[in-house]
Amino acid sequence: MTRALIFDLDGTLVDSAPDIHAGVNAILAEQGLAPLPFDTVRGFIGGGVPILITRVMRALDLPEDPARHADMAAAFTARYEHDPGGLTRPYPGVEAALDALTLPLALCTNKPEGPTRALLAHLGWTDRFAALVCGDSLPVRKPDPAPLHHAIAAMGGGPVLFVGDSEVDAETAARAGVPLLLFTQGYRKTPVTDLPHHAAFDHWQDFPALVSRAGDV
Ligand SMILES: O=C(O)COP(=O)(O)O
Ligand SMILES: [Mg+2]
Repeated sequence: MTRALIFDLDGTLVDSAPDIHAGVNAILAEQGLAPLPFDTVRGFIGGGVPILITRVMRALDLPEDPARHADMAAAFTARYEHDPGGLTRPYPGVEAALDALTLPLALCTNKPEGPTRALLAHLGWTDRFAALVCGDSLPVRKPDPAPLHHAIAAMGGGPVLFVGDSEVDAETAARAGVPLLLFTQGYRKTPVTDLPHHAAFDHWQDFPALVSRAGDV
């Protein structure tokens, strides 16, 4: 029987792209650079801040400069931690679904720990999760399976179900050998049928029943 549920955060539990977009454009403005469109930045989410900043720099044709990359990543993370949730909303039905679950819950996100904790506090969600594994908790991030393995260990061991929205989450789950429940309304770019997953769902109101059905895998 399933012993815990482990959740991705961005694009799965919350639509955080508006705040990430605002944060990216704020640091670009500080450097006198042009803003990027919302859909462009939304498409850059999923691999964590270092990959986000690499994609932003490439989109602006900035030269590859590790020191500038590090500065922009640090500036973005600090700004995001300071202002984590003004534009961020849980997806419809998330809070009712989490309230209905009786299994212990954990987070495995590529968002750094500072902004993650700030966003959880903003949402009043700090006590919902028994363990957090964030993008800077380990030397590697998803899709390396280590963060998911780490979250499973923090919950006292499996079996668990992992809930995510993206290509990164599907690869993480496959490499970790953990069943994925795929939320289809997040930041995925690949068709659902092309991503390995155990089950997919479009609406959070369907999630508790899906967990009950998937609970015996
Ligand atoms: O911050 C990101 O790029 C992605 O975060 P997530 O792992 O919660 O989707
Ligand atoms: Mg995600």
